Amino acid sequence: MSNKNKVAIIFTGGTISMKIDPRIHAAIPALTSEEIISMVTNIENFSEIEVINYANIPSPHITPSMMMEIANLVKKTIAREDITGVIVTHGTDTLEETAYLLDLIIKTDKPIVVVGAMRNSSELGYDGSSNLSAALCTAISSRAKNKGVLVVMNNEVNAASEVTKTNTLSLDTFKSPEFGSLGIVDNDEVIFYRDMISHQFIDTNIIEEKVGLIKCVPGIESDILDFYIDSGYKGIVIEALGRGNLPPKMVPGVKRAINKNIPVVMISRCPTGRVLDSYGYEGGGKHLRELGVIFGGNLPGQKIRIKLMLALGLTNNMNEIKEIIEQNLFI
Ligand SMILES: NC(=O)C[C@H](N)C(=O)O
Repeated sequence: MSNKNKVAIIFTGGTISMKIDPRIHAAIPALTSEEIISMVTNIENFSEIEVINYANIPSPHITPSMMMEIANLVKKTIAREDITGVIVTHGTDTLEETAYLLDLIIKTDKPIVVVGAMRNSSELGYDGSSNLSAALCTAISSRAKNKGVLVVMNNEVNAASEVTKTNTLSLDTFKSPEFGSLGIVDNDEVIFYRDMISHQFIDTNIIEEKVGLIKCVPGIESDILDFYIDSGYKGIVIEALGRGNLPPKMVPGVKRAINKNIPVVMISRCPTGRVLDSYGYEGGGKHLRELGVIFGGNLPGQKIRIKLMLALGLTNNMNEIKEIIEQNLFI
């Protein structure tokens, strides 16, 4: 093989590695990495491939510390001189969390691409091979350099910091609802339509697993907050209402958490838009800001949770955590 590119593919599992088990009539991890690669026709004309088998598990089985192990593997591999880019295959259910974690803690100009599939290999129209081909075209492209971690599915290229899984079934489930995709893969070429203005780097390889997430609903009180506080959680994310407001009966729990040096980070349960201190009533954004609630911008709860877990891996100082979480959010 006389190819100047060498791409490492780190396999972790997910539907891209699954088949229907005839006994239970449901999809389970079954394909080897070699079987997956053999379905990508002409792959050898594009790049030399190095296979790294991390696991073959569904992504709901992936824990934050496993995400950190995957990040360490990517970091070590991408630093090698012979490697052009790294691809991580992953189940789509938690793909956005792993991709965002990689994006926050790995500093490199080389492409890192996370990819999965929505249809398993027993289904008509398995999308694993086309997604992996598009991921490969991205990983070897000089245009994909310095873009942070990218998620490539259904020929769309999205930034790990912006993308989220939006549909339980569609092949084009990965979307960046706030800003749209960065580009596309067309005829084996990556084309970017826009760039990112800023990219955040958190210099840690420690992740604090005990960070809770609460979705706000009318009538919710402080009991779930109390549970997290009493169970030794180190941080709490609240998916608040609208612009960033809470029912008043949550306020005592919020105060208790902050008094115990447990950071409370708020984002909105709305799919798009950032939170702000626009409302002055009890439990409104202004009141919460005065109590010390940290504002998490426009990220979905599951992603700001990753950022808070990493911030807590770095420091327990509330002001430093606030600075990390709110970096680039306010002018
Ligand atoms: N499409 C998928 O990969 C979904 C699967 N349940 C997983 O996340 O492992």
